[in-house]
Amino acid sequence: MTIAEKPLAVDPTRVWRTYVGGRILDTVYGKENPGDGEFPESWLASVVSARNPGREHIDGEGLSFVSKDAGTETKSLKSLIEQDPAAFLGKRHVDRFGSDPALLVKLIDSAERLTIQAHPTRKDSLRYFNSPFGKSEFWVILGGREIDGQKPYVLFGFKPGITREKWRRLFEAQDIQGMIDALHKIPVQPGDVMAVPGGVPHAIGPGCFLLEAQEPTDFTLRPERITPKGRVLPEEACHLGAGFESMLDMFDYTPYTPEELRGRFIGSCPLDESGETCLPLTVPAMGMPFRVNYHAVPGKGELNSDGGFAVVLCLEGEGSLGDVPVGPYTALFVPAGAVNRVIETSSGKPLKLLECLPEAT
Ligand SMILES: O=P(O)(O)OC[C@H]1O[C@@H](O)[C@@H](O)[C@@H](O)[C@@H]1O
Repeated sequence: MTIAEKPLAVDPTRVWRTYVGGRILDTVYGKENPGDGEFPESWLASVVSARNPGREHIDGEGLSFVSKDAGTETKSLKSLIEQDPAAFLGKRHVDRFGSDPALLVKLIDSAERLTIQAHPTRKDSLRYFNSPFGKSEFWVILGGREIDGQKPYVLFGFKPGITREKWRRLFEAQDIQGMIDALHKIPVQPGDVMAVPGGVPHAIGPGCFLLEAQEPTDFTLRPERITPKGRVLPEEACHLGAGFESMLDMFDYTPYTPEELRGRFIGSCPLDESGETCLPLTVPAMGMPFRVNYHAVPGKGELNSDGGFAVVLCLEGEGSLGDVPVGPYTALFVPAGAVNRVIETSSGKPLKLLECLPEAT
């Protein structure tokens, strides 16, 4: 059996960001002395290099490696896929996207509010960054913690009355409180899901722990030039070389009421229920170029991944996927060619998994 014919456990890839966090990640990964620091994200089965201004000298930050016990010497997932894209990603996918999985999955664990930001749509990515992918995102809130008396929340979408001109004035004055007040503040709890299309302003608040599925880029536009903990961002980290006017153009100024936001962009995942479930997670506004399915398997099940590959995260339970043992926070890359896709519980409790898939081809 070749390596492209079986699910592969992938090591967590911790990535440096401008915000602080990571204590929950340290804990779920069994690290000694868990604590918050500069590596608040874990990228799962990533073939995307992080774009961290000032850290360009670090080669391949963000790339994931296949766990040793997968029995291979070539360990970067990117190099493995490039050896035989059709076997790993599926022929239909390769016909459309080449050797790019067109998907990036992350765990995010914030201990401070992230800077207010937006990501480019595909159209803007092509125009400004010569990339076929934007960075629309989909969040599944998994947990969180209270920080300085604040429960987890996110800032999301412009309130009615915010125009490009007003946003530009707030940006030029670096009126951070004004920028915060221009967005809706939405409390979040485990099981909430949110779609974040390109252009829509947002900031993950402190104390959020979530899975994010997104397009495979690291393009973030940041009008806040100093992070909440006082880190000064280089200009390049704000507009990514496109210039400040273009950065402002890439924001989506559609105003929303809180009800409209909830109705369109927010949904839920039944994390707490234990009956048999296999559920595509979605919100009314969906149309996102990737898919996330939730599985709660009480005994035995099968992952069909629509005939293609999947990035899978185990949330709860013990058992196996194919021949690979899985437990909480095991991440796997399941190649399109994987033969044994049986999910089996060994603990008597349901095995809960999130299955992330690229755009259907
Ligand atoms: O602004 P930094 O610290 O790079 O944070 C950027 C992070 O923001 C979040 O909202 C998501 O878009 C993550 O995918 C991204 O990594």
